[in-house]
Amino acid sequence: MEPIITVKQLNKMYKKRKTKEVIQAVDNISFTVQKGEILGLLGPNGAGKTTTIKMICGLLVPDSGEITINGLGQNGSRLKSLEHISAVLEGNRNLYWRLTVRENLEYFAGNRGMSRKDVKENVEQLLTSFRLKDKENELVNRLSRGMQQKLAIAVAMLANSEVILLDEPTLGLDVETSYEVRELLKEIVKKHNRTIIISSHDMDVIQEVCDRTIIINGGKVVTDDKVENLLKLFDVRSYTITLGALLSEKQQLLLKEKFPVHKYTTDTMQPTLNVDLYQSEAIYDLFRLLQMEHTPVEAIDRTTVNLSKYL
Ligand SMILES: Nc1ncnc2c1ncn2[C@@H]1O[C@H](COP(=O)(O)OP(=O)(O)OP(=O)(O)O)[C@@H](O)[C@H]1O
Repeated sequence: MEPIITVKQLNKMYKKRKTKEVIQAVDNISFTVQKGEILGLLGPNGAGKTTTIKMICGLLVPDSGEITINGLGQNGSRLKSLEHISAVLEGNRNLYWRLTVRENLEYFAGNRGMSRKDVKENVEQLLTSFRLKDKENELVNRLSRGMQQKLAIAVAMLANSEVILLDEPTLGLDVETSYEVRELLKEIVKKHNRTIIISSHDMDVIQEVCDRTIIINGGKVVTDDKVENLLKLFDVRSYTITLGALLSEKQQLLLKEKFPVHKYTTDTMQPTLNVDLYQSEAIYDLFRLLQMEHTPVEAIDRTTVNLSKYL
């Protein structure tokens, strides 16, 4: 199947005005996105995610490379290709701050040439599904950051574009609103057949919403794989075991030999052992080591998978 988005050998440099320092923000990046796919661009600050997104939606012109959307993009059809895209960029929420929530939705729906009836229907539906109904008459500049973000995504949905680009959709949101935005994104994915690219350094967004993730660092693609495969790859299990007795010399020596990444703490009320296991079966070796001297195990806690520590 033809991918809906093709990014080929994309490059972008910035030159700092004052110092004349040159930064290669995007360094020969290539990837494709299939129709209906939810792709995550994951990477630390300054990795090149925003620059990539801005080039895809036409806000920045690449130094070299090619972007095609639905086969459009070359031979002067770049402008036409942008009609297939809506973008919600960090810090630029594409909203009219002096209009209310409802007025913004009505304005953008009208702008899309919808009939009065369609505007009404679409706006009502978005107000409900984005849980903005009780804020419909509030001016945008009075809304919280989270509400503004939800409204910006709702406005992007109005355009009915096949491709939606979201730059850091949960950045700066509190835990609860971030969760709500993730749930909304999951709903959008389920209900509407859109192709979405999400840039984020929030692992929860990537794990919960995306099918596939490209990890970018220093402007280059580090990995490109299905989220489930990446999780398997990085699925280091980290256990904290509270012990009922001190470990013997022999046990400590064995620990060093068999579990190189561990921390044995004896200066607290109870000795604890923190171990990173690279294979799930290794937990049994650890238990054998403890049973060897009948060391009682008081509690075991497993830390959840966290990709971000590998970035
Ligand atoms: N307008 C600009 N002028 C100069 N350098 C820039 C400009 N915009 C971005 N950069 C630099 O380019 C690199 C990539 O930035 P970019 O914003 O694309 O990264 P990012 O992955 O989106 O990170 P963040 O999450 O911090 O926005 C960084 O080193 C950044 O400092």
